[in-house]
Amino acid sequence: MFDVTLIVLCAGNSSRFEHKTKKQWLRIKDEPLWLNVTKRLKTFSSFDKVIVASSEKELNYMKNFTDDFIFVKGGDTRQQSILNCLEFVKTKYVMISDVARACIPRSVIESLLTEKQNADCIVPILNVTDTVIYENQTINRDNVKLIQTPQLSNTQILKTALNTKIEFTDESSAIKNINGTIKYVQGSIDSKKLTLGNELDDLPCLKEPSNNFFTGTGFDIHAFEENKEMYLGGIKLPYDYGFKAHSDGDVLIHSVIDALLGACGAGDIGEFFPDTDEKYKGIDSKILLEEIVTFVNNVGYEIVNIDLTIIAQKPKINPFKNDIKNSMAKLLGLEKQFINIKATTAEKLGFIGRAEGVAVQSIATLKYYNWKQK
Ligand SMILES: Nc1ccn([C@@H]2O[C@H](COP(=O)(O)OP(=O)(O)OP(=O)(O)O)[C@@H](O)[C@H]2O)c(=O)n1
Ligand SMILES: C[C@](O)(CO)[C@H](O)COP(=O)(O)O
Repeated sequence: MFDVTLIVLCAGNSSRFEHKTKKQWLRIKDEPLWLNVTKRLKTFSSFDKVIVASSEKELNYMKNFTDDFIFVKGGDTRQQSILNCLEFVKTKYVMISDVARACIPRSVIESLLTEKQNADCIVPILNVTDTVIYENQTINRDNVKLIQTPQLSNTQILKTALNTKIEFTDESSAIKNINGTIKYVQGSIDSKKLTLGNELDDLPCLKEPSNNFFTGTGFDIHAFEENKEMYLGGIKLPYDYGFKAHSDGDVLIHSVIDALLGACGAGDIGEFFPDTDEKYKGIDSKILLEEIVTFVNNVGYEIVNIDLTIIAQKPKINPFKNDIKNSMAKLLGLEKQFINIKATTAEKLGFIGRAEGVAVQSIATLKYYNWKQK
């Protein structure tokens, strides 16, 4: 039985990172950073369990990548994410790391584990080699230390320490606050935290993303409904009938959403926007597509192109093709040339041929956001 649980905190917003892709989702070859970092840390020791804190919107998607870890919904703050994960920790000790410290060396983990019985919290630190001023005064830099992660804590003491309204930026500060004991070990420059977008070159252990392309198909079909506004591709068409649906019925946008989710392996539209949820009743499908485009970018992809086939006996699509293309280009953040729209009738066959509704088939191509070339 192992007495340490590993927690990797991956539930942050990357708000200071300033890239479309969140730092935890940058691709290292074909692996998201969070998976790469967690797998790497796991090889450095034997842990009872490995817990990954994920933001709510990405939790199900993360689960698609592996069955080896426990995924826990993070909180609004780093501290709350830790508290959520601690609920699942049964061991005497817990090692907690930021996903943003991607290149932590084995030696740091070994030092932490060697010292685990010698204090309530074992913390890697770095000395400062630059001159330091505090409130305009030069201070003795030997008294200044930079605190890194992972930190190894006694689980019960950490739980007690975090059971407070005070917001701490790391575990050692919380444990110190209840007069717990702290032991410092040598940290590493390789454990630098990725915080700002221009710090990517400071993490030499990370390989660039693969050049793979990903395709996904989407298909949606909606029956007509009288006396309803008709929306197709985010524009309103001038008819007195629209589409029967829980949302505004924009069958084209729904098909594209499924193609995008398919290409990044994230399920389908119903998993993101259940049609049993009142929140989505009558909703403008443009809002749904915007949310999906943000998700696709956040989790590491760029959209390359979209190709669509609208199957409709009525209405006539050709007069609106250009408007639909412009609308979709804007929503997808693509140049118009990367969107193709084809329209066909059903040769009067079946329910589309009887002009009872419309189907849209689409295909999307994605590639990884290449953070090395930005
Ligand atoms: N609610 C939060 C906030 C942060 N973290 C994690 O805590 C670590 C340190 O946070 P930071 O580097 O600041 O990441 P972000 O919070 O994502 O960045 P920012 O503050 O720029 O939004 C990261 O691994 C981050 O994913 C977390 O799990 N839950
Ligand atoms: C925990 C930490 O990495 C120690 O240096 C740091 O405090 C995290 O700060 P952030 O503002 O959440 O990045």
